[in-house]
Amino acid sequence: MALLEIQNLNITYKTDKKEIRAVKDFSLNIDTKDSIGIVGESGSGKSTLAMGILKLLPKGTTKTTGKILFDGVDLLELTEEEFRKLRWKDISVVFQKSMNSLSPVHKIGFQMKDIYRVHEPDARDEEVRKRILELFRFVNLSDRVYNLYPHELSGGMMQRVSIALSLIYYPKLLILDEATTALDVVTQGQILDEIMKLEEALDLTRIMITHDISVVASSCKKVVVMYGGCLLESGYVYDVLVNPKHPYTQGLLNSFPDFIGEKKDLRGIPGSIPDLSLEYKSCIFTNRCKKAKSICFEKIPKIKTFPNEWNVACHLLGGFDGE
Ligand SMILES: Nc1ncnc2c1ncn2[C@@H]1O[C@H](COP(=O)(O)OP(=O)(O)OP(=O)(O)O)[C@@H](O)[C@H]1O
Ligand code: NI
Repeated sequence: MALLEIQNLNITYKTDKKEIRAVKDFSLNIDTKDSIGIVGESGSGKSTLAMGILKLLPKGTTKTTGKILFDGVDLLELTEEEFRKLRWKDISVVFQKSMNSLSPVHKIGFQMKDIYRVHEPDARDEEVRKRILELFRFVNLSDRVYNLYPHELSGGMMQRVSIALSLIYYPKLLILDEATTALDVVTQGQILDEIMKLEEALDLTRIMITHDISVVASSCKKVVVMYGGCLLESGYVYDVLVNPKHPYTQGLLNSFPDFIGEKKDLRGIPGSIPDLSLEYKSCIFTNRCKKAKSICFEKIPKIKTFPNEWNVACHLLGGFDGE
């Protein structure tokens, strides 16, 4: 059984004037120990998807339909109270600015102990300290950090603390939303290596949201390409990023000059992402797709599955997509 099964997920933001369909009919299975990179341009719905899984979307102004099964339990059916038992313990998250939620006036170790006691109120001081120092070692932080204040840390150290904190209960699923984006390339590379080692040690499953395809290529097993709230292509990194089938993935890879090695068009894909307040009855990528045919303007493509768990939503692949 998959650890996480997302089925026909739709997430809509309701604003005064319009409805923004940020995630559309999104389905994905994630197995235990998978590491999945979710890529796509800004505004493609990556963070909304993550917030949906974490039940962190504003209740009154969003509408979510579909299923998000975690270990077989539909997260969308859980009450706040029930979900709180899973958050941190089973599912945790690191954002780009996770450290901002720490208090500036308390030392790191003190705050981490407090957080640990939310779910483990009876844990002994020495035991908690031991756990925190073990986590520091995992993310390559020295014991000294325990007694530092947040403002005494560099950006890389802060993100390491955030990651250590997210792992404090050894969760099953870790979601990183642009968690290493703001770091320099060397620090980012080190942290990615540390995360990959941790996955081996702790049997972690990871969802990694990023703009940067090279991050996915170097640290993930699988990749999901999102565009305008839709999944356009997913599969193993060595398939999708080497021989992309979807014209959008092809365009996205072409805008990363270093990725495949050849000299590439640096301009990316002409045009801009779709207006998500409109309802689309066509392929969401049609107006930017160089290969679009008339069928692409007329129908939403179904996901076609190719060998090796390779999914692509494109009318032009695998023959006519008729019913
Ligand atoms: N609170 C909100 N209210 C209304 N619309 C929102 C809200 N948050 C996000 N959106 C819209 O939902 C769409 C998807 O945004 P989202 O942040 O999920 O994309 P993203 O892929 O994470 O982008 P980025 O790479 O810039 O982080 C965008 O059109 C965005 O403007
Ligand atoms: Ni985002």
